[in-house]
Amino acid sequence: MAKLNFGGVEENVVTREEFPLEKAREIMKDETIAVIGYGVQGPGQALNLKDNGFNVIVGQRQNSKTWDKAVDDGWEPGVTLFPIEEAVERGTVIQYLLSDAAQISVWPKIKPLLTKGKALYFSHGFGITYKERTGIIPPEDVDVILVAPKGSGTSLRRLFVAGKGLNSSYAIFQDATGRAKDRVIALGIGVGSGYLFETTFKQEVYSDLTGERGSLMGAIQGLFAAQYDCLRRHGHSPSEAFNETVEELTQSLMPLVAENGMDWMYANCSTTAQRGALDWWKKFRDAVAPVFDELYDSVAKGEEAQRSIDSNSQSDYREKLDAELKELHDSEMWRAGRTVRGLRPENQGEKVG
Ligand SMILES: NC(=O)c1ccc[n+]([C@@H]2O[C@H](COP(=O)([O-])OP(=O)(O)OC[C@H]3O[C@@H](n4cnc5c(N)ncnc54)[C@H](O)[C@@H]3O)[C@@H](O)[C@H]2O)c1
Ligand SMILES: CC(C)(O)[C@@H](O)C(=O)O
Ligand SMILES: [Mg+2]
Ligand SMILES: [Mg+2]
Repeated sequence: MAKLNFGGVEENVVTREEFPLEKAREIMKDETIAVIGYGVQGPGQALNLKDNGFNVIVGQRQNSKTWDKAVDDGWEPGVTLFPIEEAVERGTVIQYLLSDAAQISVWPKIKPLLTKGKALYFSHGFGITYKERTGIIPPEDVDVILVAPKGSGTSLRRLFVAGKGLNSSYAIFQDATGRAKDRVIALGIGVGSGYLFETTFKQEVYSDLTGERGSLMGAIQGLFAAQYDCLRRHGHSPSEAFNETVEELTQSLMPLVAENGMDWMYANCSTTAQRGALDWWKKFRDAVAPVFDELYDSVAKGEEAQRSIDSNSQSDYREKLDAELKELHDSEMWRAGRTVRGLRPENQGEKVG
């Protein structure tokens, strides 16, 4: 465990140099890792673990699209791919990667199969933190651990294949065997994390729910929509509005921020842009700060979790979700975006519109 200084605050982190893959494999050599669920995180984690030399099986509902996807990815029915309960019985580590709502409904079938000494692994603090709402209360004689990749399962796999890594947080809720720490770090390295930082189940779910509703997804779409609409109301063309709102950000400026930070990006734009951005960023911060407080409060009270549980348990959940996603898909901004993306030199010749 290394102590690193993050902007003046010391934190514990685990790096690959300090905890190499060989050590992780040695710790897990007698374990069978059962990855339950093959949606978005399931494939990323299962394939990375397998390619890293761990003993992995997949548990998935039969007669489902994702069972077929698992077969297409090389998991063999009866050998490395099983119905959920059979995989839980066979596994010594149970990576519970069903959707958060499905984790609740399937839990009564899983719990009796979690025999002494097994490890129950989550990639989200949701089920445990909101246990009064989810009913997920693990037996006392199993380890309960978390590795939460900070990004999509799709990126986890893509970065792994490209020889890179996605950062993950890790936490221990229950150490029944005395091996929880070794297990969680070995698994965190095994799923392809770039480095691991320490958290708790509660801090993970509070920050994750805030982040995805906030600057990662909800707030950024709100910000894009507000600026795009403002430019359009003032007579700017869709291509001008889209380029000035989204395309320049994702193609030009954010890669610079990713490499060197916002400070460096600011320092490398025109003095005119610097003056304006320095004048305006605090106004935007102050305008949205109350919304973030409202959001965090809603997360902390469990209201966001309850809303997710309630909406996911409706029988027409999928149709309603698809309709809301379609509204985004059909909006002028994202239709304009499809044309703009199609015009990127590397995409020329592909169907656009
Ligand atoms: N999606 C991500 O990239 C991401 C990132 C970090 C953490 N997480 C966390 O990882 C976990 C898995 O998320 P996900 O997005 O991969 O899940 P998902 O929504 O893709 O669903 C995963 C699986 O659940 C199965 N499933 C759904 N309903 C079921 C039911 N009633 N019975 C049995 N199986 C059912 C589906 O077949 C699918 O294989 C969650 O805790 C999530 O918060 C996800
Ligand atoms: C990929 C995200 C947004 O980070 C994850 O938290 C999720 O819930 O899908
Ligand atoms: Mg999330
Ligand atoms: Mg997240």
